[in-house]
Amino acid sequence: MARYHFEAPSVINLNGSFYHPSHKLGSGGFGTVFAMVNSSGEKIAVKTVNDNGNDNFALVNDEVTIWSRLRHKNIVQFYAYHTLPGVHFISMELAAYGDLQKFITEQSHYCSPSLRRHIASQLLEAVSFIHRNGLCIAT
Ligand SMILES: Nc1ncnc2c1ncn2[C@@H]1O[C@H](COP(=O)(O)OP(=O)(O)OP(=O)(O)O)[C@@H](O)[C@H]1O
Repeated sequence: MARYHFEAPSVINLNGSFYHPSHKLGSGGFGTVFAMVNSSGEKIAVKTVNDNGNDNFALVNDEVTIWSRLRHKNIVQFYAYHTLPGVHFISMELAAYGDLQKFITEQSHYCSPSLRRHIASQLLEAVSFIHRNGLCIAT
């Protein structure tokens, strides 16, 4: 079977849902995250994880298993996990303001003390939720 290469934006079909990549949001340890628009016009984020033959598949499975059980307003919502030959896709809620660390450091002029308190309180609520639900793994 041909391996699926997801390098340049192109329309992808994940279980009958068509996604139109809009732009690259960033890259992490496993692959690249794209902003996409689904067939209903909803903007979402899709993380692509290249199956490099190492442990990516197992690590992604662990991440998805835990994340799919997390439903909280301060945690980016997991939507679905798809696999095509050579690549895994994780679709999720689009965080409109992007990466929090970048937001805090690059937009520091907007980050008033009250906004910082608000962000810290949201983070603590999310961490507390994860602990209450026993979904924290010590490594
Ligand atoms: N749901 C999202 N909404 C908006 N931007 C996102 C979203 N997810 C990721 N990004 C952007 O893409 C970048 C890479 O995300 P990614 O999750 O791949 O890397 P990471 O956070 O370093 O995690 P890891 O390497 O552990 O997978 C982030 O830093 C952020 O800028």
